Amino acid sequence: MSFSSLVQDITIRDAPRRRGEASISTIDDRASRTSHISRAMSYASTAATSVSVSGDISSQLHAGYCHPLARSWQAERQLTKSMLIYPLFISDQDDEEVLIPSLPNQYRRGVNKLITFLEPLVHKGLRSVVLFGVPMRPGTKDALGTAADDPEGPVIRSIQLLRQRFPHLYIVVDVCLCEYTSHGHCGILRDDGSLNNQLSVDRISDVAVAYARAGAHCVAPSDMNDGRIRAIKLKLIEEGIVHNVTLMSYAAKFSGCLYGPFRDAAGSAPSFGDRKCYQLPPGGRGLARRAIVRDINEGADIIMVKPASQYLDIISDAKDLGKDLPVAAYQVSGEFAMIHAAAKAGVFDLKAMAFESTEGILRAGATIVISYFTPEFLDWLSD
Ligand SMILES: NCc1[nH]cc(CCC(=O)O)c1CC(=O)O
Ligand SMILES: [Zn+2]
Ligand SMILES: [Zn+2]
Repeated sequence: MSFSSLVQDITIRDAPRRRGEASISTIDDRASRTSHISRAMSYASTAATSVSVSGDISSQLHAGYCHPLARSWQAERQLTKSMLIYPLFISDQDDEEVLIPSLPNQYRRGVNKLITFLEPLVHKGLRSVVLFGVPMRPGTKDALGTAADDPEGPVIRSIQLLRQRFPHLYIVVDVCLCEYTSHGHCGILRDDGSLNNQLSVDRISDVAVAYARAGAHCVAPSDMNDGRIRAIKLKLIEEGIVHNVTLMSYAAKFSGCLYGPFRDAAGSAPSFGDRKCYQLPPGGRGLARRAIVRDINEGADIIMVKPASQYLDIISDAKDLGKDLPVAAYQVSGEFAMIHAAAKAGVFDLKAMAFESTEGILRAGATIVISYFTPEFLDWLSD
């Protein structure tokens, strides 16, 4: 390789690493060219020295993988469209289509707005959605979360509509009561404000069965009440529909500050207290491992970890404990909003970070990613 072609090679390889530099030919800065040339000269002399002096090849680690394709082969698994599940907020106002202020580019939509929104995404390769119902009508919420399985409610009607219009779309439905209870907690309360486990699990398994009967391919209880995986599995067996339904457990769901935009979107913030008695403490790796093992033993078909990027060790534990189960990770509303905010502040490029964060999640062991970036990924993965 001639010296000038080496200079050319190094300058071109380095150029795209700098944000805002379109290509080397647009750079006017002479100083930058000179520094590339002097670096190239020092690379050239180092290379010559190491070959002639030692011939030691054991320290040459990155050198052989400079090509983008060779770099991509370093990953055990790479993001594909079929790994993505896109969260949708479905309002009981059928014609509503409202931007959620704290969740960039995400809307709350009524049933009548779903098809036109989803049609182009399905054509781009969208394979799966997860539905969250959002009752907006005053007077809909009560202590038992009665509206959760209302046959005329937005979730059940959406399941039926989507099954009919998009036969290849895999429909996951989040199962919880917090969107539907007057107190905003994920179950039924005792007089002292704590969750009544038996009543909550009974009610939640009824709701899961109602969604499954309506045609959901997958039910995903996010309430975190102890024993709900077993209760749902048993009820699905009893009803004779267990062979039609995947049970995805939010097995390791941590309480923390990353669900804020979701609670805005779904109107599901608790009216008093917090969820610390039923969601995991952020430091609780052992408790998460026990919850994962428990839910596998209770009949979960897929294990989910949530949030994702702050809990990569837990994703890795889930992969380890559930070797033969698919592991899902939910990159939650707060993670998504944070990436958007940082990109807006110029910290990094949005697309680059969307990929980098997802790559971390896959590297940790997930094979399913629930992500608000799904529409963008469908474009980016087509480029
Ligand atoms: N139990 C409902 C539920 N299901 C998924 C999320 C969070 C999803 C997100 O933040 O994107 C929540 C919120 C919560 O537990 O408070
Ligand atoms: Zn179509
Ligand atoms: Zn809930």
